[in-house]
Amino acid sequence: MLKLAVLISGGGSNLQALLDAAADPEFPARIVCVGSDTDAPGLAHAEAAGVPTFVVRPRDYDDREEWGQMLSAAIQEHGVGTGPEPGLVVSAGLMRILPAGFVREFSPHLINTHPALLPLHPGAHAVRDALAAGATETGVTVHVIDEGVDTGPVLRQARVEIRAGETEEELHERIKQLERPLLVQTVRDIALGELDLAEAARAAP
Ligand SMILES: Nc1nc2c(c(=O)[nH]1)N[C@@H](CN(C=O)c1ccc(C(=O)N[C@@H](CCC(=O)O)C(=O)O)cc1)CN2
Ligand SMILES: NCC(=O)N[C@@H]1O[C@H](COP(=O)([O-])[O-])[C@@H](O)[C@H]1O
Repeated sequence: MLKLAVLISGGGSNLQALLDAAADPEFPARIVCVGSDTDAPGLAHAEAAGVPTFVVRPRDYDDREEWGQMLSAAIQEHGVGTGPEPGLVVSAGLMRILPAGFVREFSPHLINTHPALLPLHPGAHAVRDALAAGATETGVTVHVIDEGVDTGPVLRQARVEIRAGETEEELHERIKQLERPLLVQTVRDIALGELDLAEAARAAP
């Protein structure tokens, strides 16, 4: 059974999709903790499911590396990143760049979901950027996190057309309709060994 630590910063609809999937005893992964860099509304989803939560605020630390060390400690307290089985850290709406020390500690057992077709539109405002670029399609990417920002090996992608005149919020919700099942399927594939993260990392250019 793959142990998951899920990291969020917002509403947590992707987290809820993982919680719903993990409620099925046949699902090959279980969420052992949910963490955030802020008092994210999505933490309520974990609390409702009886999953332990924690908040590690960047402003409480001198720099990003120290924040990352504390975030790592909180995750390892729940058995992810320790022992013979590394588990998996899933960034599902974490809106904070993880420092190099954290990435070295967990990657490639550290993935992120991003609302664009990377390498297009990296960063914190992908949906807005795709609209501003006049793109006719966009989508979602699940990738391994590396020390760059949205530069890690791509694991899965799904595409969605952009409709004329739609708002950022409308488009983002349509992206999420693809993103939630894609993330669940990707975690399932990793848990079942059908997707090898170490191999994906080795194959990266
Ligand atoms: N080392 C990495 N950390 C993270 C990655 C990554 O690819 N490498 N992905 C992010 C998630 N993300 C895009 O998918 C992302 C989130 C946030 C930012 C960003 O610029 N954050 C700023 C703060 C922005 C704000 O407060 O509005 C920051 O951290 O200074 C870029 C990309 C998860 N972590
Ligand atoms: N660059 C990072 C980024 O934009 N991540 C995005 O935040 C959203 C969180 O939604 P949720 O809180 O409803 O799961 C998701 O769409 C995720 O791809």
